[in-house]
Amino acid sequence: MDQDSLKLSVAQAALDVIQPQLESNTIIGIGTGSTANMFIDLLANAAHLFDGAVASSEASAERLRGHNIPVYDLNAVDRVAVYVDGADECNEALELIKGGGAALTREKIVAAVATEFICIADESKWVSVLGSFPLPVEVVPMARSHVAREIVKLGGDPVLREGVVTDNGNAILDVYNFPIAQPLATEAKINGIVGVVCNGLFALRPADRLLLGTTEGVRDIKRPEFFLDS
Ligand SMILES: O=C(CO)[C@H](O)[C@H](O)COP(=O)(O)O
Repeated sequence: MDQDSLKLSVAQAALDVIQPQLESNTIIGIGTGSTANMFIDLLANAAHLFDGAVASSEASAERLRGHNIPVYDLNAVDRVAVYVDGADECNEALELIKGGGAALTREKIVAAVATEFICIADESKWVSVLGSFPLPVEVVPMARSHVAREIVKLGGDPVLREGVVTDNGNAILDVYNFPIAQPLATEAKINGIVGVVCNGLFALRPADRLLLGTTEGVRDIKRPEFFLDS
């Protein structure tokens, strides 16, 4: 099976998981990227079963509208039942690196609001230690040199993502050569640098459930803490 087939398999699995829970007032959070796009396209067939969506990027909002799925401003909704999004890397604690599509800040905001976060990814994203994928950091443009110097002090090699302006008008630094042994501490430390808007580590708010597409089928990996509490 090629990577796109694996992505499609997890997009379908996510729809299968959420469809029984959909009600006429349900708002779904929608991520960004090629896997999320496949989920959006499949979700279009179930559009009559829920109210609408909040999107983590202008690109996803446009795709949703293209399927006549209503897109709400996050400030206008009380509750996001579930957030479905891809990842650039995931580990067994369901901690993630995200932001390859430069949408990390809005992704993190929608994930924070959502009751449940379902991550959909193909097996190429599965790692034992996060950090082979360069960690995206969204920065206020005037602070990018300052933030880059501070990241060098932490041991990383930050590189400006040329030509990219986020939906929030900011720049992205991609941090190379930065294996992340302690995701929680690293996420907090980078957030503490003045000028950082957000970083692509999702450890403070990991996924609750990971649908991982493998050549043997879709693995359904649940974060025990979430499923014990709910
Ligand atoms: O974080 C993201 C965008 O900011 C995406 O979820 C991540 O880059 C994975 O993308 P894809 O599904 O295309 O592999």
